[in-house]
Amino acid sequence: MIIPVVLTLVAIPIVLYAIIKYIEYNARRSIINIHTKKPIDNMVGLIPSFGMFLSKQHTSFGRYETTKEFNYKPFLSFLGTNVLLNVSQPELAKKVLLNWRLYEKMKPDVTPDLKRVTGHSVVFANGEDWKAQRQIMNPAFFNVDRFANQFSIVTKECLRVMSEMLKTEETLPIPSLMTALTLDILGVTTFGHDFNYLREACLPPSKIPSESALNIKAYEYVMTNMVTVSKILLQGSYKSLAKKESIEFDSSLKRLEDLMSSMIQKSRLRSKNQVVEENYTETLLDMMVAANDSDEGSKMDDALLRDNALVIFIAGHDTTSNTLCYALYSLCKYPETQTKLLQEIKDKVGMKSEPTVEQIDGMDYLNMFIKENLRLNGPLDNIPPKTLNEDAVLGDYQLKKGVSVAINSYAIHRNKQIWGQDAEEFRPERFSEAESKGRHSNAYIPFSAGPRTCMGNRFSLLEQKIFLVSLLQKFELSLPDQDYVCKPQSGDVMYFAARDLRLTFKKRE
Ligand code: HEM
Repeated sequence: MIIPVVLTLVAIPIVLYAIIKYIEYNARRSIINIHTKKPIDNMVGLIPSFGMFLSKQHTSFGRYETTKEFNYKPFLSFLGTNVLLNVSQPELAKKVLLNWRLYEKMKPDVTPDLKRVTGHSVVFANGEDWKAQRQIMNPAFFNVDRFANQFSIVTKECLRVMSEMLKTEETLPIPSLMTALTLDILGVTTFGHDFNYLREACLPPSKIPSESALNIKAYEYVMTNMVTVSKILLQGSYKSLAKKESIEFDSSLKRLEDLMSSMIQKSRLRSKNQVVEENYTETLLDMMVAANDSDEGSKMDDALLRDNALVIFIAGHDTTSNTLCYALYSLCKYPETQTKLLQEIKDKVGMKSEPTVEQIDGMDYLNMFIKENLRLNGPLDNIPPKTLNEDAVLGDYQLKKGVSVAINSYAIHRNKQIWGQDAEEFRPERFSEAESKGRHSNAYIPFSAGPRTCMGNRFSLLEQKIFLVSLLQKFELSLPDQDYVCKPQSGDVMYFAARDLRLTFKKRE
């Protein structure tokens, strides 16, 4: 009896080891060096790749360290059993990002819930389907200057709420304020709806949560639970094994979907009845629905329209809110940047009047500051992987169909060969015209690049700029403890500012 048990115990690890080695060998054979004709050497094995994933090292930090170990050369790693070629050279990034037909967005198959949340939306669609969706959505994002007034109105409300909070608190919680600001901006500009998050931020917590509070709770539940280790391991069986969690997930997602559907209905009603208030600005959703419901072009059904509204809700606020958290932190950590920006505001806008789009466009230092912040602290530190739909050559490698390419923007943005010896330092002047000369166009890609580049790029930049100028007109910012370091928390897909970030605000005379 004892001998078979011992033999089994010895055999299991040997078989597992052999399977792993076989998978790794096959993976290496799908990436062949065109000069030596040999499989790629640089590899993070199956188990270490999974280890990186479990320790959340798969995002920025781990991959950056590994990238340096491999001297910025492409290396193979695994995402589940998917073979990933990690690249951090701007010229390779350019080839991948320009060729959207060959390099398709990797399918959101990591967990069934990720697939449900993103649905068939533009974010994960491919080929003609993606093109048709993007054609319907693009025009809504063309002229974002029309939102400048709304950005200013919500910004003013944020400054009012901050002043209110400062009556009882010495420092203010930045992440929650920036979330409320960006959500309220998204509410009015995208959905024509006031979520009231800013107003709620300065009220004492209520025993009966408001609709907005319930919606944000549902959003947070969905975002933190759509990709978990247990869901990755258990896949479809998770639902029957974790019934309580699954019910909560389903009801949270349903709440968000219902919210999106009601926004779409309201938008349709506005357009049908033509009942719009004076000075009403057509929202992103109004334009998407109108383009979709018009007689021309291919159409999204209501479920797809709702998926895309949800995707904009998700992509449109956490990204900018985290970017702003780091912008405010950087203004305090490197006070000389605050002094320079303030001087530019005095010179170009004045301390009392609301900034106009023309004035904002002429603010070079503000532009450089925002770029430097996105270079070092952009919320998406890896461009979502793209999968080859046929064999192709990329740089020195012949890749087999099915290999995915992950572009590590975090590593590109810190490469000393591109940015100089001070690459890790915060120095906005590196984006001056003189210093930018000769730099590769894909050396700076916080919003990705090529046809699939972020749709909300200009929206987010204008929103950030109006907020920063208006804030500095009113307050002087500092860190309560100058030694404090805002350590990023790496999420599954995003790079979050530390939740404990608090800053001191002094009203200007
Ligand atoms: C600082 C703010 C933001 C950053 C850094 C950012 C970055 C990105 C990145 C890296 C991608 C992936 C592109 C690719 O797959 O190659 C993306 C896609 C996207 N973003 Fe953003 N984003 C931001 C804000 C926004 C905002 C405000 C919106 C909407 C209001 C938005 C909507 C989208 C959409 C719809 C896509 C999918 C585009 C497609 O696949 O065709 N983003 N974004």
